[in-house]
Amino acid sequence: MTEVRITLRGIRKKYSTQQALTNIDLTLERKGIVGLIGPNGSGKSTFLKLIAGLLQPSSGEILLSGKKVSRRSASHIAFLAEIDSLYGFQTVGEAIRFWKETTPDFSEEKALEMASALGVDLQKKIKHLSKGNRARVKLLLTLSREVPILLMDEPLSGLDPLVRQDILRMIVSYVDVEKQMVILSTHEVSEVEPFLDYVIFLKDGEIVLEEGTDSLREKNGKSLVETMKEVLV
Ligand SMILES: Nc1ncnc2c1ncn2[C@@H]1O[C@H](COP(=O)(O)OP(=O)(O)OP(=O)(O)O)[C@@H](O)[C@H]1O
Repeated sequence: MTEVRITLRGIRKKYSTQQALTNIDLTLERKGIVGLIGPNGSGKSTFLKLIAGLLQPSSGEILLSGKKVSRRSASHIAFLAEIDSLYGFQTVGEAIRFWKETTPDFSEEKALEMASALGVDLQKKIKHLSKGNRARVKLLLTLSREVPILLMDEPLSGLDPLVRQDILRMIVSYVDVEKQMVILSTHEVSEVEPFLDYVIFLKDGEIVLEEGTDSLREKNGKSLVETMKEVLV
C-alpha cells in the first residue's frame, strides 16, 4: 500500500451565506488515529466531506498522497457517515456479501470476523436490528475496507456506552496504523482520548490547535479534555 498523506492548502468552504471553514492549511502523514474535535457547527462534517471528495471547496486544494482529490478518490477512502446508509431489507450476511460484490477493497473475512466478535447475527434483517447493532454493522462494513484512509463522522454519537466501547475497541483492533489513517470527528474527548495519536481542534471553521497527543500532554502537562476546554472556549 502507498504512503498515506493528506494535504489541505488554503481551504475555505462557504454554503450560500454560511462560512463553514476558513484558512485550513494542514498536512497529515502517518498519524494513526486522528481526532477531529470541535463543538457543534465548528465544521467537522464539512472537513471530512471535503477530504472524501463529496464536497468541493470554495477555494484551495486538497491532495491525497500528492493527487488532487475528486469523487474518484472514494476508491481510496472509506467514509462512515452520520446518516444511516444501510438497506433495511438485507440481512447482515447479505449486506456483507453485497459490499464484497460492489467494493473491490472489501475484506469479507474481516467483516465476518468482526460480526462474530461483536455478536451480530448474520441472519437478522437490518431493519430488525437495534440502533446499537445497526451502528455496529455500519462500522464493521467500513472497517472491512482495506483502504489507506478511513473517515468517521461522529461514530459514537447517540449510542449507549456499551456500543461506544465496542466501536472504539473495533477501531483500535482492526485499523492497521502502519498502513491506514483514521480521522474521526467527535465533540466529546474524554472517551476517545486514550485511543488518539493526533488531535485537530476546530473552532468556528478554523484549526485552533493540531498536534500529537503524547507531545501535547508532555508539553502542557494536561489531559486532552483540559486542553480542549482551554482552546475551544
Ligand atoms: N448544506 C449546508 N447548507 C448550509 N449550511 C450548512 C450546510 N452544512 C453545514 N452548514 C453549516 O456550516 C457550518 C459547519 O457545519 P458542519 O456540519 O460541518 O459542522 P459540524 O462540526 O460537523 O457540526 P455537528 O457537530 O453539529 O455535526 C454550520 O454552521 C452549519 O450550519
